[in-house]
Amino acid sequence: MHKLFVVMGKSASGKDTVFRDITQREELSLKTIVGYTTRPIRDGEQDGREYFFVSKEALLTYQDENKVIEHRAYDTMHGVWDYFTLDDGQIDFETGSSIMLGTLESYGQIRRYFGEERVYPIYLEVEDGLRLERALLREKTQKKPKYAELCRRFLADEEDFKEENLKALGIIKRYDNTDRELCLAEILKDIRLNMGI
Ligand SMILES: Nc1ncnc2c1ncn2[C@@H]1O[C@H](COP(=O)(O)OP(=O)(O)OP(=O)(O)O)[C@@H](O)[C@H]1O
Repeated sequence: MHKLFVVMGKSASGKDTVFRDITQREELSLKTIVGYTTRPIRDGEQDGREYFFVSKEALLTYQDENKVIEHRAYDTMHGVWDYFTLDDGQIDFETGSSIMLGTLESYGQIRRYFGEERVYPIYLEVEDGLRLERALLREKTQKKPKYAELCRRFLADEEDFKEENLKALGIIKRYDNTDRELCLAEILKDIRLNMGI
């Protein structure tokens, strides 16, 4: 059965890293669903790879056209940043399985939209201290590090990912991303199981 895999986790839990590792496995033939955002592009990112970076005006047009599957808006230190998934033909269960990055909120909306039997959550976890270290190291490599935003996100994650929220969405399995290789092996095993391959 064709599925949609959604990679989730708190900030700096390794979503982008794990996502890249999974999608490099060509034998899985997973189609990569790229989300949309109005936040500014970060150093090292590429339009259409991590996200499609679009204007607020573009989002409003898509909303008028009823093309937005799920949408989240975050009030950051740098203004409102929108993240959304567009019904632009990328997700097609007839032609194959796909994978995307998500949040708990987007996962909930997407699960409701497509049905829970079609959507499989890949929820990453890293011990808080290690995760904060990784977040700080990553931020230091940016031309203009945004440390206050880093702290805001770290604290916001506490609320967003609380146990009752995970439970409400049926997320039981956690993928521990302390060790990249072990984590990836566990995820690949479950993806294959889900796809029946
Ligand atoms: N298993 C791992 N071991 C060591 N470092 C890791 C591991 N996974 C990710 N990292 C590093 O941790 C940092 C955060 O990872 P990544 O950017 O993939 O997280 P993210 O969940 O996508 O973050 P955000 O949601 O904040 O954008 C990166 O610098 C990445 O290289």
